[in-house]
Amino acid sequence: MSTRKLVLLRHGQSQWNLENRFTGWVDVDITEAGRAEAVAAGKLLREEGYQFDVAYTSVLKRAIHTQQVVLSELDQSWVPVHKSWRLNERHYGALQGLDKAETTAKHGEEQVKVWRRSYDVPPPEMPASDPGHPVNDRRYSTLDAAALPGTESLATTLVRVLPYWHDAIAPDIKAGKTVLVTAHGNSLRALYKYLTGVSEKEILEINIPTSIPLLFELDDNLKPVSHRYLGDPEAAKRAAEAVANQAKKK
Ligand SMILES: O=C(O)[C@@H](CO)OP(=O)(O)O
Repeated sequence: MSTRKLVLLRHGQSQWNLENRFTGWVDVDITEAGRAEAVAAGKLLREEGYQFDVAYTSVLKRAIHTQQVVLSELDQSWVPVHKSWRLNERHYGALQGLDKAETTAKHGEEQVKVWRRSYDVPPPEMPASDPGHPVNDRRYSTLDAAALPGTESLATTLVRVLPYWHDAIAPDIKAGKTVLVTAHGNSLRALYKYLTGVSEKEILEINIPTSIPLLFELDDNLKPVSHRYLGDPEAAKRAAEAVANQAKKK
C-alpha cells in the first residue's frame, strides 16, 4: 500500500472575514493579513518539502489568490491549476453581505448556528432577480441555470462538490499525484465530511481556519489513514475556535 497526500487549504483572511460578513459566492479578495497567512502556509509547506503535481481551486478570487501566493512561495507556480465553481464557498442565500454578529442579535444564536453549521438547513433563499444571484454573473453563463443556487445547505454543497471530486480530483490522487485543493470554509467542510465520514451532528462542530494546511494521507482506495493540520496544532485549534465564535453577539 502506498500513502497518497492531499492538502486542503482554506483561503487566507478575506475582506469580509475581516468585516465579519456572510460571504458565500460574493467575490471578495484577501486582505494584506490574508496574504501574509498565505505566505506563512507556503513557507510551512516548503519547509516540510511538499512537491505538488496539480492544484485545484474555486472561481472566487480569495481562493485563487491564496493558492497563487502559496505556489509562488513554494517556487511551484508552474503546477497546473484547475478552477471549478464546484469548489466555491457554500452559497449563503439572502444572508450574503450581512454582518454575522448583527444577524445573531436579530435572529438569536441558535438560529444563526443552524444557518451556519447545520447539515441540511439552508439559509433563506436569494431570488434569481437579485443582481447577486449567480444566474446574473457572466462567469457561470455556460452552466445550466437550474444548477445555480440561490442558497445552499452543507448537504447540497456536498452534492455539487462530489462530482468534481470523483471526476477530477480523485483520479489525480489515484494516479499518484500530490494534490493541493485551495477552497473555502464550507466547501472544505463538505469534503471533510465525505472523506472522514463524521456524522451530521459532528460536522456541526467542525470549523476550518483560514490558511492552515490540512493534510490528508489516503490509502489506495482514497480512504483517509490520517488527517492533521500542519504546524502548531494548538494554533490551529485556537483559529478554528475563533471561526466558531464569529457569530457571537458583540
Ligand atoms: O461567510 C462565509 O461564506 C463563511 C466563510 O467565511 O462563513 P461561515 O464561517 O459563517 O460559514
